[in-house]
Amino acid sequence: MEKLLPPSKLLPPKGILKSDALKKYIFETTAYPREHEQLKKLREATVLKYGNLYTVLLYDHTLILSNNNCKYHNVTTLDPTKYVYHQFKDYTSNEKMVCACMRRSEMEVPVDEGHFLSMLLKIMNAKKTIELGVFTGYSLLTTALALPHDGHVTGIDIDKEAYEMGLEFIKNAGVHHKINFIHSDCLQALDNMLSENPKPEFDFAFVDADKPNYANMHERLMKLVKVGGVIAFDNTLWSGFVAEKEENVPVHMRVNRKAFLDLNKRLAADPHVEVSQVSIGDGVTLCRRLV
Ligand SMILES: C[S@@+](CC[C@H](N)C(=O)[O-])C[C@H]1O[C@@H](n2cnc3c(N)ncnc32)[C@H](O)[C@@H]1O
Repeated sequence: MEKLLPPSKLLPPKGILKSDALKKYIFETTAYPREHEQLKKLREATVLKYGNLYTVLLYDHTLILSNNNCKYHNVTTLDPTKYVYHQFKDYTSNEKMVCACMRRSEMEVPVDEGHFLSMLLKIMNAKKTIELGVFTGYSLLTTALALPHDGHVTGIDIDKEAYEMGLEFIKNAGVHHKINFIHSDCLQALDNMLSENPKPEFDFAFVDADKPNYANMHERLMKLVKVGGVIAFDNTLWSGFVAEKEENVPVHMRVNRKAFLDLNKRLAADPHVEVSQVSIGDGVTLCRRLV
């Protein structure tokens, strides 16, 4: 296990833009003023519910303890404002034990990326889309607002509670009729779709679920998205860590960094798709299906 680290090292700034001043400029000039009222309310409600610092202890990349989920009966609370390792002295000798901090609210796509996705869907005249990884629904509501009245988005997530938290804002925005939420593991749901109706029917897919499975999702989506349609993968620049040496990457972020290094290489070499790496948010890779 790493030596004691301050929370700032355990929680690096999200996204690839490293200038706070430029971030502020972009958000205040074009992003916030044009954010739909219900998206703004959803973002604020998400921060209220999921914006606390969330501490996790991982053993060999498997979650064994978090603020909400204590598996060690002698530890009942975690104070994420302290240097968390102090509380796990017994386990610190084990290299597979890793501590991490996150704010779950930071999982939603940032406002400028939302505008980008919305414009892309409109330029494409997308009508039928699919989203893997919904959380409280920021990108889902963005998509539903961008689609025409008879458009349709299928959202898949294992976390029904988070989706239900955001439902109020989706309903207030008047676009609930465009959404079909499937409470399931993504790969399971995609496999079900492929066995029930193995026809490419989607114009667009947004992938924002568990990162090590993106390659498996890509394989399935290439059969479900139409030729000429687009698969967009979120977080492909992984806070910029894809360009860093492994020793400079927080331990808990290394598995996903490796997954993105492999995925980015694979997509760049895939003759079945045209690829564009977009440097927005945390990095978005667009793959247009060619064959
Ligand atoms: C980064 S968040 C999605 C954020 C969302 N796109 C937004 O803009 O608010 C990732 C979501 O993927 C879900 N997830 C992770 N692994 C999954 C899996 N194997 N199957 C389905 N959902 C999964 C999590 O429950 C979480 O809600």
